[in-house]
Amino acid sequence: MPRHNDIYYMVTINEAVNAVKNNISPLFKEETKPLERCGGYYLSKDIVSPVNMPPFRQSAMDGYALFLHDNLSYTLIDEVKAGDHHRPALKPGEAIRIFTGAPVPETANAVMMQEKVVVDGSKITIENYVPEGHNIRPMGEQVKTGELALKKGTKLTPAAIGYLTSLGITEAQVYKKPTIALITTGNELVEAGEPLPYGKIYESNSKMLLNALYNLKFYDVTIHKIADDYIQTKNKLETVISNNDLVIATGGISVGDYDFVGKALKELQVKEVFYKVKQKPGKPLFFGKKEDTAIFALPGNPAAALSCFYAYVYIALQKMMNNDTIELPRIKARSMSEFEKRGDRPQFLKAIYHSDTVEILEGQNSSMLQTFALSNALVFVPEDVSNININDELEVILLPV
Ligand SMILES: Nc1nc2c(c(=O)[nH]1)N[C@H]1C(S)=C(S)[C@@H](COP(=O)(O)OP(=O)(O)OC[C@H]3O[C@@H](n4cnc5c(N)ncnc54)[C@H](O)[C@@H]3O)O[C@H]1N2
Ligand code: MOO
Repeated sequence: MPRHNDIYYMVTINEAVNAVKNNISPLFKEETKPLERCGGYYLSKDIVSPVNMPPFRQSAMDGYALFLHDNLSYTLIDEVKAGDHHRPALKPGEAIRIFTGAPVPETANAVMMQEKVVVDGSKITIENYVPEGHNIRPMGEQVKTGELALKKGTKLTPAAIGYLTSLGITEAQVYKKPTIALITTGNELVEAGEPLPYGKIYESNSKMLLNALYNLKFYDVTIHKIADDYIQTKNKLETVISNNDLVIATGGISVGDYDFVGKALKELQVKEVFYKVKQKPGKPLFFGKKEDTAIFALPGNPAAALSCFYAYVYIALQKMMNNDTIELPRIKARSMSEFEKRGDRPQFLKAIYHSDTVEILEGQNSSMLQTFALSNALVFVPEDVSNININDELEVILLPV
C-alpha cells in the first residue's frame, strides 16, 4: 500500500478490501472439539466412517417385508419392529409385519407399505408387484465402513453434525477460530445499568461487536475497556496484540488530542496497511499487522464501527477460516426511496431489503444505531452517484442478522 504524507489521503474501498484480503492468511491452527461444539467450524482432517450407514438393511416404511414370489398373496409368519434383533427366516411367499427403521431379514427382498396391503388374518394381499429391494435401505447406502464420510475443509453445519453423530462420532478435528480482543476507548463511556452523569454516554460498541462476532460463530472473544489515556492504551494494545489473532479497537482513532490508538499502534510498531478510507461512514479506519496478529481500529461512532465490521473485519474473519466465500452477499434491488448523497465519498446506507426492493432508512448519521437496529442490509452508493430515485437499481449488501 502506498504511504501518503498528505493528511487528507484516503484509500478507496476496493483498495482497502484488497489490502485486507492480501494481508490475512488462513490460521490453519487445529484443535479437537466435542462435535456438538463444532458448529460453523471447518474440518482440518478427513473423517472416515467407522460404521456402515445404515448399519443393517433397514425398512423405509411401516408395512410388510416379503420374500417375493409370483403371486400377490403372502402368508404372515412373524413381526420385526425397530430395535429388534431377531432375524426370521422367510420362504418364498412368506411375509413378516415390519416397521420403519426395523432390520429387514436377509430372506426378505421387498417391503410393501401397509396402505397397499389387504390383511385377512395371516393372509395378506399386496396391491401390485414390486421389484426386489423395494422400500429397503441397503446396508451402507449412505456410507460404508472405511469410506470417506466428510472431507477436510467441510464446514460443520447442523446437518453435518447430525450426519457424523449418526456414524457414532463424538468429536472432530477442526481449524481453530481466531482469538479476538475487542477494545473500547473513551473517558465518556459508562456501563449500561449504571447512572449516567452529564457528559457521559453508555458504552455500546463492545456488546454490539461481541454479538456480531457471536452471530458469525466466533466465540473466543475478550472485552477490554480503556480510558483516553496514552499509557493505558499502549499497554493494553501491547498485551492483546501478543495474545490474540485479531484485535478490534473502537474509538480514539481520529485526529483529536485524546485519540491515542493510532499513536500507540505506531509506537508498538504495528505495520500500517491503511489508515483512512474514502467512504461514509467509517472514514478513520485503520488496518495493520504485527507479526500474525491483525489489528483493526474502527471509528468510535457506533454505526461507523458496525459498517466497518461488515465491510472489512468480516472479510478478515472469513480469510482466517479459509472460507471460500469471504464477502457478504451482494444483490441488486429496486429502490423504494429517494436519497441525496452529499460529498464525494461512496456511502453505505442502512436499509431494509424486502425481496427485490430496498428501502433506505431515515437517520444515516454514523452516531445513530436506531436505524441500524431496523436494517437487514446496507445499500452501497458509489462515488459517482449523487441522487437515488424510486425504482433505481441499487447494490444491496445483505447483512448476516
Ligand atoms: N477534525 C476531525 N474530526 C473528526 C474527523 C475528521 O476527519 N476530522 N472524523 C470524524 C469521523 S468521520 C468519525 S467516524 C469520528 C471517529 O472518531 P474516533 O474513532 O476517534 O472515535 P471517538 O472520537 O473516540 O468517538 C466517536 C463517537 O463515538 C462514541 N463512541 C466511542 N466509543 C464508543 C463506544 N464504545 N460505545 C458507544 N459510543 C462510543 C464517542 O462517544 C463519540 O461520540 O471522528 C470524527 N471527527
Ligand atoms: O466515518 Mo465517520 O463514521 O463518517 O462519522
